[in-house]
Amino acid sequence: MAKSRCPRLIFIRHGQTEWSKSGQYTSRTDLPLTEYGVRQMRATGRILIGYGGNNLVKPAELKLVISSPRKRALETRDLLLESLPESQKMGIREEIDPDIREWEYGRYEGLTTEQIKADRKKKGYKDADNWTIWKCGCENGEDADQVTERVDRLIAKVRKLHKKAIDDDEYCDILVVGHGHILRCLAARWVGRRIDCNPQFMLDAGGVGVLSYQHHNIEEPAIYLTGAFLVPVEEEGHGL
Ligand SMILES: O=C(COP(=O)(O)O)[C@@H](O)[C@H](O)[C@H](O)[C@H](O)COP(=O)(O)O
Repeated sequence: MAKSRCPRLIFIRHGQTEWSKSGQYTSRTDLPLTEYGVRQMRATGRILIGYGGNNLVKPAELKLVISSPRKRALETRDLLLESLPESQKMGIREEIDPDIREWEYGRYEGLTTEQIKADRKKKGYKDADNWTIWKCGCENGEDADQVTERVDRLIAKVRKLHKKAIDDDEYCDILVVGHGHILRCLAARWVGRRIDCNPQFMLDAGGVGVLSYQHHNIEEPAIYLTGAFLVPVEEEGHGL
């Protein structure tokens, strides 16, 4: 029986930006967080990581933080870790990985879903009203296959670390800081779903999700329907 908790990938969409507020598609546009976004991620960090009974992640069990290269993601990463003392941060490796940058929106950068549909209608696309990024991709940007390729590469990297942790019975939480569409793709691919069928997930700016494995088995990836961390489970020794 394993002593350590099953390895987890905890993903976080960056905090609020002006365009996440207005619903404009933001990939390469390197926006900073809004003032609220800064407060939002600072507060999220304090709730998420620490040694309090209600913290989801214990600093000593957090081995790696992988971030998108965009400013809003890097700011989010720094705010999440800000309240930890240096001695606790030392054991946490940080990496920037372009594979978790946002879906390349091409011509649709800066537009809203409604504006994209209107643009396609004007250009005579028959499917204009039924456009979805999942099925149709973006003009001059990426499609589902291209995004699948890079998300799968990131998953393979994480699985390798998780497998070693399971084999050695060690803790291995990994934080991934990214964006609205790419993280929904990550969750879908984690459980082998196709992206072009629309993963039907929602993820607000500042939103958090957890991916892990059923039965402590690397061959059984699963999406964690988190909630129990609001009041820690009895096995963790924080009984009520
Ligand atoms: O740009 C997006 C995500 O990038 P980021 O803000 O860096 O996380 C998109 O997700 C937009 O926010 C988009 O407006 C949103 O997904 C609305 O899409 P939908 O509900 O499908 O119309």
